[in-house]
Parts: sequence; C-alpha cells; structure tokens
Amino acid sequence: MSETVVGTDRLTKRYGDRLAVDSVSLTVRRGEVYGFLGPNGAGKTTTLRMLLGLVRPSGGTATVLGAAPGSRTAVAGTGALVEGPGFYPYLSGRDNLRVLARYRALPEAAVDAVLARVDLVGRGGDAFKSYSLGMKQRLGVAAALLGEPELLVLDEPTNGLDPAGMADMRELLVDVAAGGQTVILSSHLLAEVQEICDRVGVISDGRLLAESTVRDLRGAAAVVLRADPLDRALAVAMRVAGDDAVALVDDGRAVRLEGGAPVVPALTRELVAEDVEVREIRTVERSLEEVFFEMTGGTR
Ligand SMILES: Nc1ncnc2c1ncn2[C@@H]1O[C@H](COP(=O)(O)OP(=O)(O)OP(=O)(O)O)[C@@H](O)[C@H]1O
Repeated sequence: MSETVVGTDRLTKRYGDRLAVDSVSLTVRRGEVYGFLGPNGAGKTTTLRMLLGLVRPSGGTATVLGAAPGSRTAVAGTGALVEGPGFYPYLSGRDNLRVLARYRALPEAAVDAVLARVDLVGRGGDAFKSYSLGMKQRLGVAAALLGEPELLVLDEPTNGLDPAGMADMRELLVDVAAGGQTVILSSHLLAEVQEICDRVGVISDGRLLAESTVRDLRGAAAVVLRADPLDRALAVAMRVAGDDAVALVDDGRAVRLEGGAPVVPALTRELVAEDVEVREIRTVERSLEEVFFEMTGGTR
C-alpha cells in the first residue's frame, strides 16, 4: 500500500507573474483514491496537467509511475479524464471507445471490458449525444480505463452530476481502487470526496495546505451535551474528559467534550449518578467542508 505511484517535489507553475501552482509536494500511493481538493482556480487542473506531461513545470519535479511525466512509461500506464472528454456526438458510446482503442492498438475486447466496468453495456449502442451527463462522465472514465492503466487521473469526475450520478461514480471509483488501480481525482465538492477518498490533498491559491487521510483531517468527533442543571453537568464532563477537553458552547447552553463516542458511556453513567437530567447527548463530527473552510479562509 505504501508504494509511491505519483510524487511531486516543490512542483511549481508560473504564468507570467501569477503562481498557479506554488511549490506543491504531494505523494499518491498505490491502490488509493487520492482526492485533490480546492476551490476554483486553486491550481488543481494545472497540477494534474503537469502530471500528465501536458504542461511544463516552471520549477520542481514530478514522478509518475517511477518516470518523468509525459515519458513513455508514464503515459502508457496512465488513463486520464481532463477537461471534458472529446467524444463524437453522433457516434455511439461504444464506437467512440472503438476509435480510441484502435488509435492505441487495443483489441475490441478492451472496449467491452470498460463498458461493462462503467455499467454502460446496455446503452453502448446509443449515440453519445443522447447520454445523460452522468453517462457521459462514465464514458469518460471508461475511456480513461481503456487498456487497464495503473493510474487514473480524473479532473472533476463528479462535476455536474446529480446525487444518483454521484453515487454511481463513487461506486465505480471505489471499485477501480479495489482492483488495485490508483486514482487521483480533483474536486471542489467536498461532501462527495470525503466518502470516496482514502487520502486528500487540500490546495488553495496554488499551495498545498494539507495532505492526510480524510479521518485525520476531520479530527476526532466531539460530544455535545444539554442537561439540567448545566453547571453540574459541566463539572461531571470535566471529571470524565479532563478540564482541557470541555467547553461551554451555544451561548453557554450546552457542554462540548472532545473525544467523541468513546466518552459517552462513562459520561452518561456519571450524569445519572449525579442526578443530572440529560436532555440531549450527541456526537458531532466536523465535515471536510468545515475543515476546508477553516483552512482556506472561506474561499470557494
Ligand atoms: N494557460 C494559462 N495561462 C494563464 N493562467 C492560467 C492558465 N491556466 C491556468 N491559469 C491560472 O492558474 C490558476 C490555477 O488554475 P487551475 O485551472 O489550475 O485551477 P483549478 O483549481 O483547476 O480550478 P478550476 O476548478 O476552476 O479549473 C488560475 O488562476 C488560472 O487563471
């Protein structure tokens, strides 16, 4: 799991005096779904294009599958969906894939295999222009999957999808990673990403602000308690979780304890023993979205 598939070291892209990507060092490991997150204009597409060898870095280095971006090894092992797939509208989904397969000297069977993986076999004969956005995106992923590359690079694969389309895409990408392929996807849609990705890199204004598992980024859950009398509940909470882990929230109407679900049994036991009346006790988790807003200072 820890083998590095993509690594960058202070990768930088400058357009005139604008730093689109500013000294980004990231690591993507084999078999993971890596989410590259950031607001519009953060530098996601530019970074992905550098990894694909489509844009030349102004500084720093990148390694893709042990080779330089754009090298034969890197290109042969990478499938990409960047900035909307260019499909022929009047050709069927299957024929569009056939064109790509022929260009890359892949057998017909490769087309059927990827159509099946993205669940488009039944609609493979229909014209591309008749597809829903979700189907178009899935065909784009199918094109990226042609030839079973080790690495998939997908720029905003969930963009514009409805919840059902999102769910399909999520299932597909989790399935791809389970098969051992590595996925890098970019997104500004954090709610979806936190369910799909093993690890994420957060980028804003060209800089990588954080890189970690979704769980670590979100931090531990907390417990919010409403009870009567509150001062006695506060004293109990401090005894159970430690003074530093407890604070009054909601204008002094509730107690917040760090530590999440594991503190709940002891807390409830002690509250009952102290004759405190519990009105509400619940665990709260920060969403990736909240973490992200804190990090990027509210830009989107
Ligand atoms: N070819 C270019 N010439 C000049 N500036 C560019 C070029 N490509 C990108 N930029 C600038 O670099 C910055 C990063 O753009 P990039 O497209 O990488 O961001 P992004 O995170 O992918 O955002 P989006 O989701 O909007 O595509 C932006 O300020 C953009 O205007």
